[in-house]
Amino acid sequence: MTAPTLRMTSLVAGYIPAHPVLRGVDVTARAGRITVVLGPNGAGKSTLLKVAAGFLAPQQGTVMLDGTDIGQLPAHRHIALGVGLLPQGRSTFPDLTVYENIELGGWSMRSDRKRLAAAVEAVLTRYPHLRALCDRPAGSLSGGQQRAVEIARMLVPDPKVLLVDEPSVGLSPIVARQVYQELQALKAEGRTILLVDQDVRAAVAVADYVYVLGSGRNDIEGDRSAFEGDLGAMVRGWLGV
Ligand SMILES: Nc1ncnc2c1ncn2[C@@H]1O[C@H](COP(=O)(O)OP(=O)(O)OP(=O)(O)O)[C@@H](O)[C@H]1O
Repeated sequence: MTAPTLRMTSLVAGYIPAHPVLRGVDVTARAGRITVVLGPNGAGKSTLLKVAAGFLAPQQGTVMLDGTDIGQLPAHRHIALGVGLLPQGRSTFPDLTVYENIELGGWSMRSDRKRLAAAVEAVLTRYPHLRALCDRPAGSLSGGQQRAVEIARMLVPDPKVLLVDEPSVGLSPIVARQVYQELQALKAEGRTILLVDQDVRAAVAVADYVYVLGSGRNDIEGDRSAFEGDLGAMVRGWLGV
């Protein structure tokens, strides 16, 4: 798999034009690597992912997927170009079955039922434990199982760039570890991963490169080794974790 590099440059973005949340942020998620963005609550991490996913257009700056600026394209075009989002918090539809929830990940293929069924089948082959749960309402599953459904749903269009927002919140330590192992497996397939996290320790452990945002601006950055030593202790202290 040849995954692209996602390069966001001089990003200004937010919800109220006069008060942008991101005020000139530069973040690059290199092809086939796990790039982690840390920062305190409200620093703008989720906003950054919303821009990368096409849910929020930047006021200024560029979002380059290799040589193409996707910054002003809507979310469905980002999906078509191979960018997938695992949003923060629970995002399954509790009354729909597990199968129906996973199928929603292939919304863009809905006019081609055969292709959609094959894409869902490929994901169920990857996660055989979900096959046995296919007819269950998603709301009846454990938190960890629902997270697996959300990951499966994201993978239906086979995205090459994964945007992952605080994937372990609310999960037990064992399930959280499985989620980070899965991110490493997805990286081993050559996918580009941009991970936003509050769990500094777990995120740094899987990171190739780490950015820290502080109130809408770049603060410090470096490769994982820089964050495993004293710098890591400093960031953890700063974040209060
Ligand atoms: N939909 C929205 N409308 C208006 N303001 C918003 C919206 N979403 C987020 N904000 C504001 O934007 C700022 C940055 O939020 P964001 O969610 O990007 O931060 P974060 O770093 O991801 O923090 P957290 O870890 O708490 O999710 C916050 O002040 C937040 O209140």
